[in-house]
Amino acid sequence: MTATLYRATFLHTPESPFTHADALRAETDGGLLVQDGVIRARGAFADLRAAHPDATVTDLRGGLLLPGFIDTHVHLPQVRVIGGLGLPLLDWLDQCALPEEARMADVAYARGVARDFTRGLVGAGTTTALVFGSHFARAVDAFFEEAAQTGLRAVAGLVVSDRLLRDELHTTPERAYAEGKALIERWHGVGRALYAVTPRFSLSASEGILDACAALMREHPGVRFTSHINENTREIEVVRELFPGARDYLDTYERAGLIGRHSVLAHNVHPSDRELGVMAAARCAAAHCPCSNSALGSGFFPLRRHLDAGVHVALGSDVGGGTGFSLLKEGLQAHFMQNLMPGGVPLSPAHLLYLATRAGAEALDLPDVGAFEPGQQFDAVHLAPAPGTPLDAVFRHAPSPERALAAAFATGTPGDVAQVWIGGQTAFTRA
Ligand SMILES: Nc1nc2[nH]cnc2c(=O)[nH]1
Ligand SMILES: [Zn+2]
Repeated sequence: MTATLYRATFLHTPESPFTHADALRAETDGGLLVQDGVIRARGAFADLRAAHPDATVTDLRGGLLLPGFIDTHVHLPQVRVIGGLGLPLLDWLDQCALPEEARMADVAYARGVARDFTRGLVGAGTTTALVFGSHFARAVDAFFEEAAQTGLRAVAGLVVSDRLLRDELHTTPERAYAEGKALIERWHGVGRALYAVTPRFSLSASEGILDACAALMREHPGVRFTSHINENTREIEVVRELFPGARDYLDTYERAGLIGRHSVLAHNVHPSDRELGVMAAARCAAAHCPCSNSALGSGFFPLRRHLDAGVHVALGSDVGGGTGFSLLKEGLQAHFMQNLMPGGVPLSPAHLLYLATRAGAEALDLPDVGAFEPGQQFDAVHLAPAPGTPLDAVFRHAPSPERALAAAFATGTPGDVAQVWIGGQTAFTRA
């Protein structure tokens, strides 16, 4: 196949700005040479053009080209209940999320939800997502089918619980194990899909079901693990009562053998130092979901303590506790919250881009995505605001790509996403 040479102003963060100075790489009239979905060369457009005169040029000047966004925490069954603002977590679950999640028992309904959800993700520029699936195995199948159709890199699994939700959403350890195993065999490593073992949270999980999850992890090396932790103070109290022998919330997962390099825990707004130390040593990542933390009043994410402890952090939208699929908005909200909280971490545009892209790849242990390095997959989002919009005005007059990037986080929306590529193939084009 002939190579394509993308001509654009592009930015990426192959290394972490939290640990590397000058981590933001920008090229104003840049070129990315892509063949068979893989980035083969990167540099100034003029140099790449001279070296590859036969490549087909795709001209993306006038906007910004970024690595596709990586959402490390988002709920499939909640796309249609975005907007339940103002309730604390446990009330929001009862009143907003769980009634809708029960509707996923109807596979035709689940298919429609999977379509809305996948379109929402890709239309916002997300190319990889760690997805909380459904409590119903057939809905999880419907999601993986839909993700394969659109090209989305999906890491997802059956959500399992056996107490304190509502009867329709409860399973048993035996059934959780059997359905999980069948889904792993059907989907893990098939195309772009990976499986994630997903107990909802310790509040709704017995030790027996956590052990069933651990058995799946042991027997299928490479599957990922995800759950919630330390989101809300009332939730934490209930977990403490339910697990009197556990040292803290993390210990409920740790004792079962669920914490390691392939574990991503959402929220962690109220961690202890012990929990942060164990997460760092195990290389277990935190998915920070700032819009959700704001909407549900969960609290301020202690980013400084995570960084000081050495815990890896990426971003999640947490739709539908969160307010939408845009990781631009999550980056902005993370920036606001760090700005407002005592001891917050000042976040530059480079930090925001890293958190929305390569940090997610790192959390998910996916070396082939998240930046524009030669050898990586061409997963990209082209931000090209409509003429006459404020973002367009900023882009036209920005003195540097970094300033344009800052404006993209400050005021960009999914409406500014013109095109999205996953593995070199177009996954979304704005109408
Ligand atoms: N934000 C959020 N937290 C949870 N904890 C358990 N389930 C959920 C959920 O659906 N959303
Ligand atoms: Zn969540």
